Amino acid sequence: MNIALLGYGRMGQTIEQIAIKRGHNIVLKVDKDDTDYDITKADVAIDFSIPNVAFNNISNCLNNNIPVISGTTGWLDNYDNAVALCEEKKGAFIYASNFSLGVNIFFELNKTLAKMMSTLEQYNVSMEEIHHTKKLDAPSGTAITLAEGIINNNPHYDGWMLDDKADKKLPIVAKRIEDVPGTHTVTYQSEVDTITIDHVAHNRQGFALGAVIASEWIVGKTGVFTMNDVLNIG
Ligand SMILES: NC(=O)C1=CN([C@@H]2O[C@H](COP(=O)(O)OP(=O)(O)OC[C@H]3O[C@@H](n4cnc5c(N)ncnc54)[C@H](O)[C@@H]3O)[C@@H](O)[C@H]2O)C=CC1
Ligand SMILES: O=C(O)C1=N[C@H](C(=O)O)C[C@H](O)C1
Repeated sequence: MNIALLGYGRMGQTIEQIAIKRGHNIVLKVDKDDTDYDITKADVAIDFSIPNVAFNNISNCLNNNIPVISGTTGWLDNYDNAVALCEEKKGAFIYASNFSLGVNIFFELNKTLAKMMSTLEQYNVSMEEIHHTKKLDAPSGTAITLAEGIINNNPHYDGWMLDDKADKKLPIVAKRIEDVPGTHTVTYQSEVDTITIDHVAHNRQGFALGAVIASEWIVGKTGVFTMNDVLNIG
């Protein structure tokens, strides 16, 4: 498969290594100063760039009929526009806040736990995410997906709040510590005990492998998909 990398930073470079190991060709590497490139030489594009350019990168792929995978976080104000464009162009598109197989299992575990805890009013839920100091957005996309998994399954919460507390809002604390690839912890606390579930990424290989698997899966398909479709879970 011929792959275009849109964003050649930490994730773009890790994806390149894994894609080559799986027998693919990287035919295009696009980074911040590359404006004039031909996306049509790729079978699929993988966008891991920065929040304010992701939608533009995705639109360019959809306008040229190239299936596109995006892992960039912090651009979701435009997610519905990407879906509409994909439908209009009969293209193929997947966004995931986290492509790692382990985190996608963790997302399902989080929803199941949220359902189980929803009748136990003595527990308060909170979340912590820890990432490296170069991260541009907070809270992380993964933390937002986890929060949505709780809010949609527990009527005591109707939203989330970063570094603050308010009635019915799930509090999220975002910490930035050098070199941490990504740690997410969900905590249920009562006066008598604490339940926690967490996911700790040891490096970026898991995110990259999931993105390559998603790009292998999407070629030849039409529609807007999620990692649950790719992994057949949920
Ligand atoms: N969904 C997932 O599984 C994961 C998502 N991420 C997200 O992916 C994004 C990238 O993460 P990293 O690679 O760690 O960041 P990074 O900062 O190392 O790489 C981003 C790259 O995008 C480049 N860029 C800037 N403007 C561009 C443009 N117009 N077109 C193409 N590239 C451009 C930057 O120069 C940089 O090299 C972030 O939003 C991060 O939150 C990161 C890891 C996993
Ligand atoms: O910026 C990162 O590094 C990561 N970003 C994603 C997020 O915002 O959830 C996924 C992963 O946690 C690493």
